[in-house]
Amino acid sequence: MRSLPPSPTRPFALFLDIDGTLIEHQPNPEGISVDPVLRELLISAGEAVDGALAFITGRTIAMVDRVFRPLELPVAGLYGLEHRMTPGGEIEAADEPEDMRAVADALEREFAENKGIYFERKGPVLAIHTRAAPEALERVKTAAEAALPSLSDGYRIVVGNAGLEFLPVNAMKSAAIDRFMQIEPFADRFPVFIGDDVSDESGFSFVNELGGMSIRVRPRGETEARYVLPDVAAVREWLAEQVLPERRARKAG
Ligand SMILES: O=P(O)(O)OC[C@H]1O[C@H](O[C@H]2O[C@H](CO)[C@@H](O)[C@H](O)[C@H]2O)[C@H](O)[C@@H](O)[C@@H]1O
Repeated sequence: MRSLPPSPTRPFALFLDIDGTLIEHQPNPEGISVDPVLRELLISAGEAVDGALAFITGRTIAMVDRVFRPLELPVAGLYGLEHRMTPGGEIEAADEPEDMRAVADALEREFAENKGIYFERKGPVLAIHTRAAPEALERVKTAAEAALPSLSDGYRIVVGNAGLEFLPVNAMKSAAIDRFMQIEPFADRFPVFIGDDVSDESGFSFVNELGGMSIRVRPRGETEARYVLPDVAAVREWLAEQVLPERRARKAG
């Protein structure tokens, strides 16, 4: 049994996954929204860690910006294939390669009759969501494995809690966190990474190697994370306790 995370005892850097961590899952990727409380909490968190806060997400940066508008925080999108290293800074984006486009087109055609299956085309990453059609996951997995050899070497399929993604080999949350840890204001801080899914596991291992704190939300099986939080509400509560002065004081007193 993993325990609830303690408070970091020295200046820390915050790396945050989005879906299932900061925002509850919705049947459709377009269905999420950010409430003012979360937006304010993120602003306070950024201030508390002197700007050392970044999203580490499977979403595109364009989508993250749409959802969190007007916030434009540092972010690694598409598991580190896209980056924005500074708030409001330039975005390094990634395009859809030709072979990925062909595979996505073919799979979309194959599953066109099942309206519960949602294709999210994100350039070099393809997500096929089955949250609204859980019975279809096995069939989608079989079709995805059959299509994999059509992609360039190094593509892999990562099966998550409610669907799967085709990911290039260099799409890894560990590498995305590493890139931030090379620069100010992240460098030399105690890294804290909170995530909820299989694709967050490389990030947990990396943060463990650095001696930091890895936290998995609602783990369903094995995890490298050293600590757990039960749900999104608990993540927000824990963050508030670390970054809002009045909450820290109340906890201490
Ligand atoms: O790394 P994350 O920030 O957690 O992003 C992972 C994926 O999140 C989104 O999909 C997930 O959330 C959707 C909305 O709740 C849900 O419908 C879907 O089933 C989940 O897999 C996003 O759409 C993906 O692009 C991200 O890769």
